[in-house]
Amino acid sequence: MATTASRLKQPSLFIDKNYINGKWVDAVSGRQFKVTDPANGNVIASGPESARIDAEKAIQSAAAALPAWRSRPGRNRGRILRRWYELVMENKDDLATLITLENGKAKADAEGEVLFAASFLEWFAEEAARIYGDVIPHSQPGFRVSVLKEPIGVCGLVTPYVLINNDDMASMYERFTDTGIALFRWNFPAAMITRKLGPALAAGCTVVVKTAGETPLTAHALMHLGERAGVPAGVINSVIALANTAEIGQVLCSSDVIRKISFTGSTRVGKFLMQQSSGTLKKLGLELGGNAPFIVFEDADLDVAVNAAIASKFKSSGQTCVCSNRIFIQKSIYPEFICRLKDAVGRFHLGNGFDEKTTHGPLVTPAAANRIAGLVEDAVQRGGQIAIGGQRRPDLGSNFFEPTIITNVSTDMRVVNEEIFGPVAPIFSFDTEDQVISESNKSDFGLASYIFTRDVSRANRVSELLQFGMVAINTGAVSDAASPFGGIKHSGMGREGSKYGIEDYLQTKTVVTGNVHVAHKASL
Ligand SMILES: O=CCCC(=O)O
Repeated sequence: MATTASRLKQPSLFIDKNYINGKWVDAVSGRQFKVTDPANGNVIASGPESARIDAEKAIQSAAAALPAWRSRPGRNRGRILRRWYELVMENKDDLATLITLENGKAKADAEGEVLFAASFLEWFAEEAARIYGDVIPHSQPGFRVSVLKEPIGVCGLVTPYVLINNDDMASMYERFTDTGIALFRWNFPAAMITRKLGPALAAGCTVVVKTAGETPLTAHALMHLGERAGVPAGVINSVIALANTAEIGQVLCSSDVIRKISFTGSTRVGKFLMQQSSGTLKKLGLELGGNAPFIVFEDADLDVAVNAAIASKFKSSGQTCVCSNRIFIQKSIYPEFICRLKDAVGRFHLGNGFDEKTTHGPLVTPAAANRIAGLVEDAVQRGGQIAIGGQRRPDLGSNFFEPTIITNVSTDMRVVNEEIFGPVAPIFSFDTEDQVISESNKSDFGLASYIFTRDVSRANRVSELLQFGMVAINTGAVSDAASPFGGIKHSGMGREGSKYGIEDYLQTKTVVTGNVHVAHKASL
């Protein structure tokens, strides 16, 4: 696809193949699928439609590369990750172009994602040399317990499947396999990859990546930069697929060679992968769906709260797992908050991500826009009032939906009970702290949550009572390379980023040594 490559300063970053044992290869079957631009449906590339045989080759390659990679000193692996970080920064414009092309988000947003993605390589470059074990006094004299931290082995990193929360909804998606895995375009084509690859490689693991078939170009450009940074052949392997995604997932989960699966996507698919992994008792890192409460108390700084609502609700047009899903405003400030939020949303510019004026791009597929329209219609039928937005924008393209605020919200609405994954803000009013905590916790999900107040005691109290893996106080940004990211309850297990992120790629070995020394002489 010359036209896509020609949009890049470094056309070699455009790659439409699998990456196995240091070589860019087609699927064994030679089959391909189309990659399209969500802003206009234009075909921008093709991708190899991989199958079991391709995944098996990738697993073998990762297994063969493991002994040499894990034996390198952490400092050596860290230097390669550091060089990779530098190359990502040097090529940030091309990477952002690829993100906007295949994901649709506004170019400025895509540039922000590249920096975010790079930050994980930088962070884990620094962590690689600091994988500490422990020495523990034994209960018996003359013995010693040493605790070694070792790489867990070959890991399967799976980043594509997004948001199917109930069976009825599944049929609304364009592609739905008979194994129950719905495929969807991925929302962070760069950052989801480095958030997993950074700690895996730092720990000494080798990997097979199954990236989103809808957004393979960014992932492969990143891997090409990794290759240039010195990542040896076989340490990273990537197989992509669209129709065969479920087959690849099944091969990875049932493989005895793969010892850990890290997956970011919907709760439904996460549970499914967990079942598939049970036969081989893999370690699992699951970053699943959310239903984030965003709570604004009457003593909050309203400017801070409104700006945070814009960031946390409408980032990537609402298509992130930490986007606020249920917005709770204390009664006395409700009208003022709605007025300010409406004013800010009214200034958004919806359009093609490459248009400089664009603040918000399309949704990932026409099916996603259909689904959002269905959620809004359901809310209106149940008494919700549209304060702004509420419509599809066919004049812009079939994937566009207006940023929307809904008031007069009730707990029976789909927007309240499902992860929205689109630019729709349902807003409740509440009376008391106890009431809002209880309402917020009425969800199976437990990923991100947000609180706005100037009262430090209240902030501490409420953050302890909220049943979520992450609580953001007076900010709409919960993600950072230094901060452990992950959920509780049906939002998953394990943490990414931070010192905890590398722990997920390590296993603990106990070494008990006898006859360490002759017992101390009393005279010493
Ligand atoms: O969509 C999942 C990740 C979102 C984020 O880290 O901000």
